[in-house]
Amino acid sequence: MTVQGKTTAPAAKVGANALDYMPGFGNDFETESLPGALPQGQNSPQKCNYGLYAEQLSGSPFTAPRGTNERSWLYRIRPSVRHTGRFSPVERPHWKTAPCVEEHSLALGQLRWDPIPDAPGATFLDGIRTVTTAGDVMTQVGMAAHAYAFDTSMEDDYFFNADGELLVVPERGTLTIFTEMGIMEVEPQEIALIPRGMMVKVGCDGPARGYICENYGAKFTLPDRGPIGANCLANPRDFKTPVAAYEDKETPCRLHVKWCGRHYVTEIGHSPLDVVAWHGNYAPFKYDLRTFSPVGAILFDHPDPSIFTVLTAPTEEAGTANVDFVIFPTRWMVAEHTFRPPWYHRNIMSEFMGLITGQYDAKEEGFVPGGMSLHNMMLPHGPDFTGFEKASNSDLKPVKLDATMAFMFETRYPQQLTRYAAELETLQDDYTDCWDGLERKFDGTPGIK
Ligand SMILES: O=C(O)Cc1cc(O)ccc1O
Ligand SMILES: [Fe+2]
Repeated sequence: MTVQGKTTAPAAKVGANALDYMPGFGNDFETESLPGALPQGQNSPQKCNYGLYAEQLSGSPFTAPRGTNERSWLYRIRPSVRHTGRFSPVERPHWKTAPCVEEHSLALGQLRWDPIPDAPGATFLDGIRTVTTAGDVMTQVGMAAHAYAFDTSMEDDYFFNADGELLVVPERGTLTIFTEMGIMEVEPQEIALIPRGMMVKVGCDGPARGYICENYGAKFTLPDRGPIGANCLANPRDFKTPVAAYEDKETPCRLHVKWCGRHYVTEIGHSPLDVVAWHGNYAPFKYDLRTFSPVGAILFDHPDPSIFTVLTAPTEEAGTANVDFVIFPTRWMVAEHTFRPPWYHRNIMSEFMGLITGQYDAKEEGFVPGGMSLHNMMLPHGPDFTGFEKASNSDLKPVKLDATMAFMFETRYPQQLTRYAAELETLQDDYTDCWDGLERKFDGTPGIK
């Protein structure tokens, strides 16, 4: 597929700009923002058109099996070696990386937060606040759950994260994510995936807030669907990869890097977002969560939340994810003679949850958009007292859970709390009170109590 970048009225320094997308998950795409910029029939011509440099970006080992082999060929104004100078360490105290055990005892408890405070003047990069970390970045295992708040677009600052891909989940504000491989506009109820190592800058249209899953492990992919068959859940065509777009800018810029948990910066004299054409299957994408077609219980009982998995980052152990990204979207509840909300539960996996809009059925009060909860490995949780009473006594006609979108980052690894999260003023000290009232009803005599 060849889609040429549309040239729109450029900002002063932007050589070509495009806002268009190619559909499909994991496809082999090709795109050029100037005609003839993409070599045909070979990857590495002796000389590339327009004087561009050819460069391969490998997202898997060269030798990965065909089904998981990912790489792209980028045709750029300068090779990336010219986009890096000497890296100087910088402090970025709020973006933490596993292993990071700062607040062990609090992690053994059900936790919930209201949204993090706004961060006036902050860019995306400054506005990332790590809440939990899991696993170990050095062995490419685990993840981190971050919240972000910022209101200032990155202009001359760029960055890449060598430690993992970033799954960005906006809750407030539309993001413009300008990657090496094109531009994505991402609004609340959409998500974006920035591949590991990809250079980006992030803009906003005002105060922006949301969540990020930083995945150190195998890349997010679509889950198998088993007996569900070929359709529904997240359909491949609803994933959108941007067409090529580049910035032709010869002024002082900074490239920030996170590498093995440490933060660095280097000064360069131009924009690193200078890819005029590319082809391959290692690429960013966005996805509209409202295009997820939920499949659920249509007669009785409450299924496991895995039916709502949008993306899974697998491990070598079948069905045991490094991290699953699961959503709880608008849907009909129709189950008969059933306690419809999530059941009470203890889980070997660790559950970090956020709310993008509306209300979550297990917690109608107290879990607000922009808020977060953590139910760590083997910690009991479930509907609050009010939710239990309501669901136990309601008339079970079909009910639409409307205008709602919650999500979960669920990992096989225990999630360690950062000091920031433990000391955050929005931590709800009284969260566990929500289960007060769930008293003993059993008196040894049969009958509905
Ligand atoms: O609210 C939660 O804890 C997430 C969740 C949802 C659900 O429908 C079933 C189990 C579960 O852990
Ligand atoms: Fe749960």
